[in-house]
Amino acid sequence: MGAIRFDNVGRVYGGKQGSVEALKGVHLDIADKEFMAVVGPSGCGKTTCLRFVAGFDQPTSGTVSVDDVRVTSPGPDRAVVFQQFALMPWKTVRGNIELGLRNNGIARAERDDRIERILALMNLTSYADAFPHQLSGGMQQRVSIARAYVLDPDVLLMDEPFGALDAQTRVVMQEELVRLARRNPRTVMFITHAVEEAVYLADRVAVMARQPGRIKEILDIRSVREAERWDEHEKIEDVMDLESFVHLRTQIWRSLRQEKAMEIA
Ligand SMILES: Nc1ncnc2c1ncn2[C@@H]1O[C@H](COP(=O)(O)OP(=O)(O)OP(=O)(O)O)[C@@H](O)[C@H]1O
Repeated sequence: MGAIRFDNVGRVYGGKQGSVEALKGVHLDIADKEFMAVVGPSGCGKTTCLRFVAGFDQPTSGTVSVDDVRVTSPGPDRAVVFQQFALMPWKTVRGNIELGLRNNGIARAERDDRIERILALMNLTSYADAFPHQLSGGMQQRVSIARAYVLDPDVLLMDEPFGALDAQTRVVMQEELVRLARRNPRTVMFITHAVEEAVYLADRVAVMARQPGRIKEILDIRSVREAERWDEHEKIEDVMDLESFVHLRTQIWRSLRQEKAMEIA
């Protein structure tokens, strides 16, 4: 459950200076429980694509579907994690995590049970009664991820979730997300500007180009990760040192650099 399909998707924005073709002919299949990272230059339409899957916006041509059902509005099968943590400042960690469960009509006993489990899984149990302002950025983002995961969505949509974190916290969160995603797999669409992050986390990486926004190429990371046993390394830096990792990272960098060069030319 949770297979995403972009079928010949386009998006045109109308404006005072005429219309802008933000996306054109986007075809993308993300399999059930696959972790797909999306990278590309600023303005290539990454967020627009994610908003379609979330049901916040609609393509002007083509269709976006989840499990063969066209997406026309948000739904409990899809949860979104943004760069800005968007926690309710007047609610505790527990209260923030509980909110979505309440909105989905989950009964009290089950709510409590699910909250306890996700707090433990995300190492948040001792912070359950803290308020967001008492937490570091990394902790706040951990709460945002817990809030999304607790809903048990088929699809997790993440838009630069670690973009606002400092470099060390970001690494810790990447390692945690890998652990979570391997233990509790979901279909994930993960937007990032950080190429290493994409290679470390994803099963496949989609590289986008701009003007108009489109998918330029898709790289398979999982086959290399499995063949080279990346998951046996606990620390991200040990994976990043591997020749197979460096090779994939360089390949994506080259692809992105070509885009930049065409932009400047
Ligand atoms: N509401 C809107 N009205 C007009 N143009 C828009 C609107 N939203 C997005 N765009 C345009 O669509 C294009 C794609 O935007 P989008 O935010 O999806 O790109 P992005 O790849 O996520 O960029 P970034 O990496 O900078 O976040 C851009 O040219 C942007 O200016």
